Amino acid sequence: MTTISVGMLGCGTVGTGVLTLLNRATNQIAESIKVHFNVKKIAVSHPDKKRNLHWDEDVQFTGEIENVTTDPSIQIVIEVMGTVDQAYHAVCQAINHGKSVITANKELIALKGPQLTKLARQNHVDLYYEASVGGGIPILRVLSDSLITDQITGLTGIVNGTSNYVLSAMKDERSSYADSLKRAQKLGYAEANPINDLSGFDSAYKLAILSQLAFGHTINLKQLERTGIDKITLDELSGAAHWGLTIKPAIVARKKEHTLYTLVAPVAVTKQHPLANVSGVENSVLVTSTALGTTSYTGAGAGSEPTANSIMSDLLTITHHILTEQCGSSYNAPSTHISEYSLLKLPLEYFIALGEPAKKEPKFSNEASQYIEDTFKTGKAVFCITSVLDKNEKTNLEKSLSFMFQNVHFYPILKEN
Ligand SMILES: NC(=O)C1=CN([C@@H]2O[C@H](COP(=O)(O)OP(=O)(O)OC[C@H]3O[C@@H](n4cnc5c(N)ncnc54)[C@H](OP(=O)(O)O)[C@@H]3O)[C@@H](O)[C@H]2O)C=CC1
Ligand SMILES: N[C@@H](CC=O)C(=O)O
Repeated sequence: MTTISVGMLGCGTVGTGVLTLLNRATNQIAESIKVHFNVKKIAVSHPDKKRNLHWDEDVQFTGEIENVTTDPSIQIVIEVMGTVDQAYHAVCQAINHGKSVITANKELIALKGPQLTKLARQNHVDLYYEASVGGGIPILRVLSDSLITDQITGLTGIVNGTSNYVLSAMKDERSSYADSLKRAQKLGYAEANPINDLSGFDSAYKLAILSQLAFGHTINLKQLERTGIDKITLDELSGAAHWGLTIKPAIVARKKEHTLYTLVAPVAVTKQHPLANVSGVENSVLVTSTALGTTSYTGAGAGSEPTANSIMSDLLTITHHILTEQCGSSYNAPSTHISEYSLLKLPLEYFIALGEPAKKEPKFSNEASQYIEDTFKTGKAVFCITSVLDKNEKTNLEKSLSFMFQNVHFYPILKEN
């Protein structure tokens, strides 16, 4: 039996899940690959806190990250504490001390992934981060292994479990935004700072990671078109349903020749769209590639055990590399240069939600009415869909409607990948 010593940074929702799954799989791992994982040390903020762990062996809790990242006996460090600067420093320290690293931290990988990958290669250690996108869905392995020779032309998905859970609870149970969010937090889906989930930052980080693996392109996060779910109302969700549409928190990337069109925003999908029935904490990524066509990868996008399962698969990959002396690898992330624009530059149809009219009897200007095919009135709000609008037409329509209505929201209607 070979013993591999592991250190962890963090033991919250995901960290406790890792211990549970390791405990559950101890015998299976021992029998199949003759390895025993010895979790030696775990760094946490509050080392004396009482924890309800499913872990049968001794483990030392510490308040000092260096106790883990510099311990010469530890071979693999699992970073599940979050933050960017502290996590970056800790991961660099672990790598510089010859340890392979697994992280679930999308913000860290989106912002510092290429530097960390380079550092890991220089130090002949592995860096894996399957849990950073899609929780339990093995999407990064698919992009970097299974589709490595195919040309990916489109990604459409839901990659934030919290936003999808909140919108699903609002739509299906008429639960308020605040109550739905509280439930998502209680279930361990939300980030320590849930603004990251609700304002689309978390999805943007995940789109950045997907884009590196799918297109070899590093997304400019500062210029990325990003809208959150925090302004969506219960009325808007039912207004969309009247039109046979569901509002979903989406990421989109479409490659057309040497240009990538990207978007992180709530979109409206028809009942037939594959994302329409992806509900609650579920995530889904639709990948369109030249040889394979469109394939979809769906499953639990957040939560303790689903996320820990992705970490387990990285742990087993790294263990294989340690046993065969092949460390120094990461997910394949080719590098190419393509231009990037907002998807909203392309002609699109929109579902429009118009809040309370500014005048009692709203009158559409000629310019506005020419785009509006039909309208539906529930209470004070108006909901309608447009024909295909190019960027200028959409901007003009938005301007003229905002004179007549409060809270004008445009949701792109997604039809194909
Ligand atoms: N929750 C989820 O479903 C998913 C989370 N992730 C990512 O996984 C990571 C962890 O998330 P999650 O488990 O939910 O977070 P939690 O807030 O539940 O846990 C964070 C853990 O890290 C510890 N910690 C925080 N800051 C420090 C620090 N400075 N030094 C040492 N320990 C620290 C905390 O210690 P203490 O316990 O003492 O407070 C806690 O154990 C994040 O990067 C998140 O984005 C990725 C996919 C899904
Ligand atoms: N907060 C994230 C957790 C997983 O990445 C989410 O809700 O998706």
